[in-house]
Amino acid sequence: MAPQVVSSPFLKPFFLKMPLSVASSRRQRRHTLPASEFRNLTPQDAISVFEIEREAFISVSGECPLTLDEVLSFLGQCPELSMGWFEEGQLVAFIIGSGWDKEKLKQEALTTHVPDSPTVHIHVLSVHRHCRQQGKGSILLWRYLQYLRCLPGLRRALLVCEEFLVPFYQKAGFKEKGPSAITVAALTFTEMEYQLGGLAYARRNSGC
Ligand SMILES: CC(=O)SCCNC(=O)CCNC(=O)[C@H](O)C(C)(C)COP(=O)(O)OP(=O)(O)OC[C@H]1O[C@@H](n2cnc3c(N)ncnc32)[C@H](O)[C@@H]1OP(=O)(O)O
Repeated sequence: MAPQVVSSPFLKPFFLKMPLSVASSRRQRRHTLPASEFRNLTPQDAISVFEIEREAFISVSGECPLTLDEVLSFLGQCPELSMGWFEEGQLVAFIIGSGWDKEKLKQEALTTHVPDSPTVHIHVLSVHRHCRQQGKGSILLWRYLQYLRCLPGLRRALLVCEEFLVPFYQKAGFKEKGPSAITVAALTFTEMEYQLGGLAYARRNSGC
């Protein structure tokens, strides 16, 4: 997959290419929503985000990574660190991140955005239940990490996940940093780190 050319600091919507035959028949229809679109989220997307998140987490662990108020807060403070995947205008998967300035994530990172920091804390990646196990989570994560490479000043991404998801993030290029200091109710987590690069010449040649 070729890296997507995006401009910083905000992500302009971009669309997946479709076969010409499909594209031309779609062009004839008026008022058609894009088949597939990736863009930064806004506070207006918070309800759709929270619906997916609630289904994904509450039924499984009883806890959501972010409350609706926290979703609204992060999408208000740092929309450029989020990404949504929309199909026909419907949100099917999303990532919400915020800035962090310490070596490891701490409990306060769950509710904090530190502006102009070199680290992105990925709070949550979630895929709509009807769309899981189709590669969407991996594709969105890959696009998000490529996009982060183009944002100036960012050096790495951190997240915490439960043990069973460590292989999923390792496949995406994350390295295990060990047990996290963060706990939520009885849940414990592993901290994962992804180096975004940072060499100026690499950025110049990456299509950013
Ligand atoms: C920082 C965080 O947000 S951690 C929490 C992550 N989010 C969630 O747990 C919410 C509910 N789950 C989801 O939204 C999705 O299942 C995600 C984000 C975990 C994965 O996205 P998907 O689109 O389903 O995954 P995708 O199809 O790209 O990749 C499949 C791989 O994911 C891994 N995977 C996905 N779900 C699970 C799971 N519940 N347990 C173990 N592995 C899993 C497997 O390695 C699988 O590989 P396989 O097909 O070889 O078995």
